[in-house]
Amino acid sequence: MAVAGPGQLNLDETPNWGSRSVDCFEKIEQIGEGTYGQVYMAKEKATGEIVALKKVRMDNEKEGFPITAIREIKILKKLKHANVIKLKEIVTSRGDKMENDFLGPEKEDGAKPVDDNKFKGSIYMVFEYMDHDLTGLSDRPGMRFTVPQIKCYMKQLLTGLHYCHINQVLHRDIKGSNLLIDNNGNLKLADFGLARSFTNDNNGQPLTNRVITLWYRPPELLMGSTRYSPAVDMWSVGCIFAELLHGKPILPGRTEIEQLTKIFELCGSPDESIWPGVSKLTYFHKFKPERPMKRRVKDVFKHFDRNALELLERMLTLDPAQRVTAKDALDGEYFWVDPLPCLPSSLPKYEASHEFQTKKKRQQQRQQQEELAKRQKTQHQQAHHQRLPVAQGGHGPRSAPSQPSHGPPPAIPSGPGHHYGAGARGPGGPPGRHLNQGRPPAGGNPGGYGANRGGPAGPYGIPPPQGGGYTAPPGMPGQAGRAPGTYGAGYPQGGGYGGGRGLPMGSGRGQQYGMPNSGVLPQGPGNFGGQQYMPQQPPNSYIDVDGQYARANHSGFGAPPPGSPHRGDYRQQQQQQR
Ligand SMILES: Nc1ncnc2c1ncn2[C@@H]1O[C@H](COP(=O)(O)OP(=O)(O)OP(=O)(O)O)[C@@H](O)[C@H]1O
Repeated sequence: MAVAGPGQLNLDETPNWGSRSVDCFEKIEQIGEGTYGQVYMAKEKATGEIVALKKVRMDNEKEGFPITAIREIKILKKLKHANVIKLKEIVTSRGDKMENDFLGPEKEDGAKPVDDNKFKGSIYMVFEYMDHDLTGLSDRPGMRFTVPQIKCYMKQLLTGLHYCHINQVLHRDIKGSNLLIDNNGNLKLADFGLARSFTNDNNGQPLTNRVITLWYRPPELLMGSTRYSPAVDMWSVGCIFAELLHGKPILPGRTEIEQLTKIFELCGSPDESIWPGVSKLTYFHKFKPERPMKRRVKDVFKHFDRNALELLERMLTLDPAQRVTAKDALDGEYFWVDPLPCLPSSLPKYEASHEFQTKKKRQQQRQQQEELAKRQKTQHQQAHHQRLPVAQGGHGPRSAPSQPSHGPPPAIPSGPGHHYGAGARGPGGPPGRHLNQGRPPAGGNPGGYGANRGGPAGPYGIPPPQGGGYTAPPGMPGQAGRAPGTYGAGYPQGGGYGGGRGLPMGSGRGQQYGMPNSGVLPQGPGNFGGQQYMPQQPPNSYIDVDGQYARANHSGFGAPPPGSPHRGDYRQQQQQQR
C-alpha cells in the first residue's frame, strides 16, 4: 500500500515545510468539515495573516499518512496558478495541540490517549483563505448571480482547469463546494484529494472509475471506463454551468443507475454511431435503456441563451472524445459576446459563506421551525382542552366536536428565499414549481446554486435573470478581432492558451489561459500566473484499480451524509473492509 509513515512526507524542494508548529496560528472558527477532517479559519500570530488550516484526518489511518493527503500536497506543490488554491505550507502539532485548543483539552500535555493512532501529532495544510465556496455563496438567502457574474466564474473555473489539464492533472472532484471564491471575486479550484497526474496512456495502467461526486460524474465513469481523460472534469463543469444558469442541480441521481438514467433522459442514450467504442464499456449492456432515448438538452434548456446552450451541449457531450476541452470552451462565443464576463474585482462583496456554515444555519433554522411548530401545537392543544366540557375529561367522542375548535394549522415559516427565480426554499413544493423549491433529502444532498438543493428533478423552467451587458468600450483591447484558432491539440500538449482564440500570446482580447506545455510553469505576468481580464466595464481512501486511494461519490454542493450514495466514500469502504 502506497502510504508513508507519519512524518515521512518526502516533500522535497521545500525543506521548511512541516518544520513549523500549528501553534504559530490562532484558530478563529471552523469553516469546513470534509472527508479529510476539519477546515479552520485561522490567523498567523506573527503576521496577522488569515489562512485556512485543513487538518489531515489521521484517526482512521492505521497505516501512516493518508495517500490522499500525500497526493493533494504533491499536486498542489506543483500547481501554481491564480485559479488554483495555493498551499502555503504544512504545519504540525505535537499530540494534536490544535485539536485540543479547538475542541477542548484531552490530556495535560495535549496528547491523545494511546491505543490506535496514539500520541501522534497532527498535520495541517495551510492554505490561502477564501471567503466562500460556490455552494455556500449560492446558498445565501436572496443570492442571485447575474449573467456576467456566471460568465466570470465559469471563465475562471475553465482557466484553472485548463491549467491543471495541461499540467497533466485530473481534478476528479469538480463540484460547488470545491470551488472557492474570495471577496475580490477570484475563483480557485480546491480539494485535490482525488486528483491525480495522468499521461496519455497512463503506462497502460487503468484508473479508478469511482471518482467524482455522483451528480457530476460523467457517463463514461458510470459505465465503467478505467481509461479516461480530462474530459471527465469537463462533464462536471457542464453540470455546474447548467446548474448556475438553471438554478438547481440538473442531474440529481440517488444511485449510479439512476444517475445514468437521468443522463440518458437528458442527453439521449449512446450507441456506436454517436459514441464509437461505447459498447465495449463494462456496463454498457447492463445499463443500456430498453428503447433508445432522444437527446433533449436543447428542449429542456431552451430558456438559456443561444451561446450558453451551445456551450452546454458541447460540455454535456456523451462521447468524452468529442466533449469540449477547457481551452475550447474558453474560446466559445459565450465568453466573447455581450454581456461579457465581468471583472472579478467588480463583483459584490459578501459576508463569508462556506457550505459548512450555511448548512449549519439551515439546520438551526429547521430546528427552530420545528420547535416553534411544536410549541404552537402544544398551545393549541391546551387551548382546545380548556374549551372541552369537563365531563369529557379529555376522552370525548372520537369524532371531532361539532364546534370549530380548531384554528388553522400553525404557520411554518418557509426557509430562506432563494434567488434564481421564485419560491422560497421550503418543504418540497408541488410538481410544476421549479427553482428554489423542495429541500434536500435528509442529510443534505448536493444543492444547487441559489436554488433547490436536491429535491427530485422538477420541471426545468425559469430562466435566470439576464444581467446587464458589459460591453468593452470600442477600441479597447477587449474588442479586438479574432484570428483563426491555432491551439495545439489534445492533452497534455495543450500549449499555452496565450492568445485566447488564436491570437498571439498576450494580444488580442488580452486574455491568457494556462501556460505552455512545460509541465509546471512559473506564475508571472504574460502567462496565466497573472490572469488578465479584458478591460470590461464593471457592472477517502482505499485502494482502487489504479492502485491508488480515492474518495469518490462524496458530496455535491451540499454534503450528503457519510454512507449515502452521493458520498460513496472510499475511505469509509476501506474502513469497512479493514
Ligand atoms: N482555503 C480555504 N479557504 C476557505 N475555506 C476553505 C478552504 N479550503 C477549504 N475550505 C472550506 O472547507 C470545505 C471542505 O474543504 P475540502 O473540500 O478541501 O475538504 P475535504 O475534506 O476534501 O472535503 P470533501 O470531503 O467535502 O471533499 C470547503 O468546501 C470550503 O468550504
